[in-house]
Amino acid sequence: MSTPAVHIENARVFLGGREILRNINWQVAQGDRCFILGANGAGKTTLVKLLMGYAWPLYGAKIQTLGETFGHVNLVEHRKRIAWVSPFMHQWLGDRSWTGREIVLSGLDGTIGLFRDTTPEEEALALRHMQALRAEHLADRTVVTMSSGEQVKILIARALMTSPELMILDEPSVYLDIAGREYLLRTIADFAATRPDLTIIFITQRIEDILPEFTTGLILKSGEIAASGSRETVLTEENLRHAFDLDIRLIKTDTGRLWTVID
Ligand SMILES: Nc1ncnc2c1ncn2[C@@H]1O[C@H](COP(=O)(O)OP(=O)(O)OP(=O)(O)O)[C@@H](O)[C@H]1O
Repeated sequence: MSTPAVHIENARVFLGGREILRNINWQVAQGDRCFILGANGAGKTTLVKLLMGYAWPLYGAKIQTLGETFGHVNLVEHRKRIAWVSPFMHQWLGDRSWTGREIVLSGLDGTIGLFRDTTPEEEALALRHMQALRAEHLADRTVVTMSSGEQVKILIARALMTSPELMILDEPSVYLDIAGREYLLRTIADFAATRPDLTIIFITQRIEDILPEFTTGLILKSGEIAASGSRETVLTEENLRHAFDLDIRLIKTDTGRLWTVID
């Protein structure tokens, strides 16, 4: 069996004196398309921070990503193999009127904004990633004038510049209206089909965001894993009622996508 993309054993995380995550034992295989679902405050972002080495577990835990064990790896270098894309990153854009092209290219330097001249090869690579995400028309637009969905696509293209092996999409559709969300989700799924080697973790609070392409998943509730495994075993009415404390019914469309009805 190949090395899992994510392997966590017995993780427990305290922040500000509060226990935020407990009993976390979780694996994601390489190339998996895995969703993380949970209500506000369930611990989704803290789990991502744990994967990125921005939050640390109590002694006794084991955290591995892409085969490297935390505590025995240079995290600054290791993080270059992992892309964390969050729409909240737009807050880091600052005052400069960066174009889509400049933001995408800056992924090469780990900055948000470009501070050097680029080579024709780098320009061609940036264009290829924007094309794969159907975002090439945004190359010369300033990012601050783009819609939230367009900004997310530029951030995904930026993340791809260093050829990550693991991509974490942290609530990418959170600011989008219905049409924008549908378009972005389809774009991500289509893009994922072109990169079977890339492990993708997709965080969301909304069941309908989880397209059938996401075949494994995890539900967090109050800092604990409430369910994990295949899409079918995780996305059940019973699990969702428990996770969200709501009387949720699921309706499945012909495409296999699930929509919630609250009675
Ligand atoms: N630095 C911190 N100090 C203290 N508590 C924190 C800190 N960061 C997060 N928390 C708390 O940990 C809990 C989990 O937060 P987290 O951001 O991981 O949840 P989430 O599932 O991502 O939520 P959301 O869907 O609202 O983004 C929350 O109760 C939050 O208030």
